[in-house]
Amino acid sequence: MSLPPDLAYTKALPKVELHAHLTGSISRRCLHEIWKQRASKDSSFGLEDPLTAIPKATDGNIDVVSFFPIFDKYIYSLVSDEESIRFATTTVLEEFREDGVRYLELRTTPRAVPAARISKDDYIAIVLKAMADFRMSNDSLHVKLILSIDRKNTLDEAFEVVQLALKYRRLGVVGVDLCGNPARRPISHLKPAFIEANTQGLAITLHFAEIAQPDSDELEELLAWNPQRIGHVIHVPKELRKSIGDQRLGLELCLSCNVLANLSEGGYASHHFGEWWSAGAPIALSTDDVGIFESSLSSEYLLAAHHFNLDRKQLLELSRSACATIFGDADEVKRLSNLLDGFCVLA
Ligand SMILES: CNc1ncnc2c1ncn2[C@@H]1O[C@H](COP(=O)(O)O)[C@@H](O)[C@H]1O
Repeated sequence: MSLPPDLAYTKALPKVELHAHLTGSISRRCLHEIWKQRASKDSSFGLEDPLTAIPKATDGNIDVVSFFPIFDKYIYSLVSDEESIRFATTTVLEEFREDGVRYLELRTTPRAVPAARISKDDYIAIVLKAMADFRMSNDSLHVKLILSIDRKNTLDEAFEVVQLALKYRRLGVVGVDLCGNPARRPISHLKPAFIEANTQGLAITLHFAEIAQPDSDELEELLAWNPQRIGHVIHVPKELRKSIGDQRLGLELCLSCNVLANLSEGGYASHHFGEWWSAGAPIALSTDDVGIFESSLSSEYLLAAHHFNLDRKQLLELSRSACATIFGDADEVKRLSNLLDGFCVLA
């Protein structure tokens, strides 16, 4: 019988992270570093220290209402010049690598910072340059980028995101995402942008059923946009669960985010991970916003092991299941499969 999984095991396990928002993945320590740098250079810099400004999720101080303003009212103001965007991106990549992530699809919403003369295009170029520089210095973590369309975007803004994704495809952009406050409805106006992304061969992932819906119209509409993966997948009526299972959609499931922000009910043991795992669905266990929820991917694997009785072999299978749903090419799948085979022999 194998030893029960521990953090040393889940950290060493080669892992794939497919649902991580760049700005939400910036650790408090990194944000504090940026704040110190900026305050030291500019005596009129008026932002509060992130260590006090950002509520701690582990203290039970974050819910779906208080969550989104953390970005709009604070982090976007702090990480708002080329140097801080580059430093934050590099630090996020280093932290995923240190946690044993071997393939990462990071996602971010193109964002202009007029005060720093940064356009949305410049922002994506800065992030991609940081990714390329990171890759030059270390090859153990491969990174791709997904561009997010926010539910609050107009159709023109959504098309701009798709155009940027196409422009930068050769530098590592693999798909588009729908994110943002799930209470913002309707989202039908964004459909043509996703149809265009689909037609142009970009992969699609959608935040799906994060909050309870009055009916299943929105969820049916989202499924008709032809996503390859869907994220969170919390409040899904029974009839749609069957269709999602039949289509073998990749499920990006986030334990700590859902539990700590009270998106799901009943704590870890009641999380819908258990149901989809038993059903044999392709799952990519993910962190969502590790900077806010402060649970690394290796901790999420350990939580899955504790609450759903998974042994070491099953955690390895869980990691394999995420590999099967990446937007990267067949070479990446092969590389990951070799890494997991090698780990299997060592473990
Ligand atoms: C509860 N989970 C979530 N649900 C929906 N959208 C989320 C999210 N977590 C993060 N974001 C989206 O990602 C942006 C921050 O990263 P980027 O600036 O794009 O890198 C947030 O503004 C929000 O729109």
